[in-house]
Amino acid sequence: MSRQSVANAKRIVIKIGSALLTNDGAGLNKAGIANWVDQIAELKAQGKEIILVSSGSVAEGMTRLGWSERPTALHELQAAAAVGQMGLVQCYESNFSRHQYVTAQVLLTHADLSNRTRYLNARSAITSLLSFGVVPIINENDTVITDEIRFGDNDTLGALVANLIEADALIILTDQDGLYTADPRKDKNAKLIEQARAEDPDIEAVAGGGGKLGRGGMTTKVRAAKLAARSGCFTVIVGGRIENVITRLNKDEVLGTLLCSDQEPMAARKQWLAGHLQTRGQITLDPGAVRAVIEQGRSLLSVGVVHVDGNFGRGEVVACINEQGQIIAKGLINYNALETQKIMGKESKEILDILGYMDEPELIHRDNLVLV
Ligand SMILES: Nc1ncnc2c1ncn2[C@@H]1O[C@H](COP(=O)(O)OP(=O)(O)O)[C@@H](O)[C@H]1O
Ligand SMILES: N[C@@H](CCC(=O)OP(=O)(O)O)C(=O)O
Repeated sequence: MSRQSVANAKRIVIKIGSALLTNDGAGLNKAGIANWVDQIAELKAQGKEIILVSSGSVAEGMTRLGWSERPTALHELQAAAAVGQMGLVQCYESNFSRHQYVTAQVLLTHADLSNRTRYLNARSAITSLLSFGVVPIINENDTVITDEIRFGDNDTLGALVANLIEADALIILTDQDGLYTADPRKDKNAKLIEQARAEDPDIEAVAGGGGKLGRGGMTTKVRAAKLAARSGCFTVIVGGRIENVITRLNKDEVLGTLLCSDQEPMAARKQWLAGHLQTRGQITLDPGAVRAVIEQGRSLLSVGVVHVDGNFGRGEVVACINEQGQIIAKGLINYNALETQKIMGKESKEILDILGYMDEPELIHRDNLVLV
């Protein structure tokens, strides 16, 4: 198995955990943030797209509010997160502006990624930010969530963001140098695992829980690698305190633990789409559109649709059938049933005039289309 290459990765999600960000509980690790930002700026200068998933809001909020113990009551955690998020983004913003990079704050909840419409909205918002050269800084929207619906740890959030925008690599920076054969806090003989398959059940068995500041420990990091692999993204779990860790990884130096994904990016993503979704309606394609989708792997455009059935919303899954009634594909549609009816048979350039707005020129983007 060859080491998957950070040097070749174009779109990278970097997750920075609480254990690193909070100076062992004494406020934000501002020197650390400045240093990681300097390294990220080097990658940006090479044309890479970087998305940061950063923890630290609750810990920073606790410092700002003068609390020494992490609260357990939900409303106190929510308050701490709201206060601390300000400090967190301020710190990233001022550091990235030293390099003339603009940042954006993106707060996500579980519902944003499980509901198809919100999923597509989050996806287009984040990819637009990337196209403008902006660095999105993502955290869970702790202020509006309850225990039952939270990600809780940011490892899971990082992996779902990697799936969402089809990142090539997920780098998880933490307080240990990588995944060890046992928790190094408890076992001095633990050895660093350099490489494994993300799906390997043995690595889940060695991963333990987290320290007092972090949430999920290695358990959620290993699970995150498995989730990321669904869309063909590989993961590196690595020590954020290792000197120049990000730029060295970017030169493909062997650091931390690499958890490889076995699958081709698009194959994995389509597999995920195919496995997870139920159709909410169907659209009939003319023979030209059927050929474009099946033989040329193209996106589906409104001009090739002749009939619409069902009452689906934007971002829901529809079946694409040919004029003989056979299902040929399914995918996430960018317009709801009513809108699709209005724009079917029309060219993409007419969508704006017909609907008064245009979200995407494609009815179903080829990345969101699986052949059946
Ligand atoms: N097999 C393992 N290898 C390395 N660290 C482990 C392992 N099992 C458990 N851990 C613990 O996981 C912690 C990192 O997770 P966590 O505290 O959640 O950090 P973060 O805030 O960066 O997500 C380490 O400090 C370590 O004690
Ligand atoms: N959303 C929370 C982060 C949760 C958390 O600590 O996650 P992790 O860094 O994975 O241990 C915060 O900003 O405090």
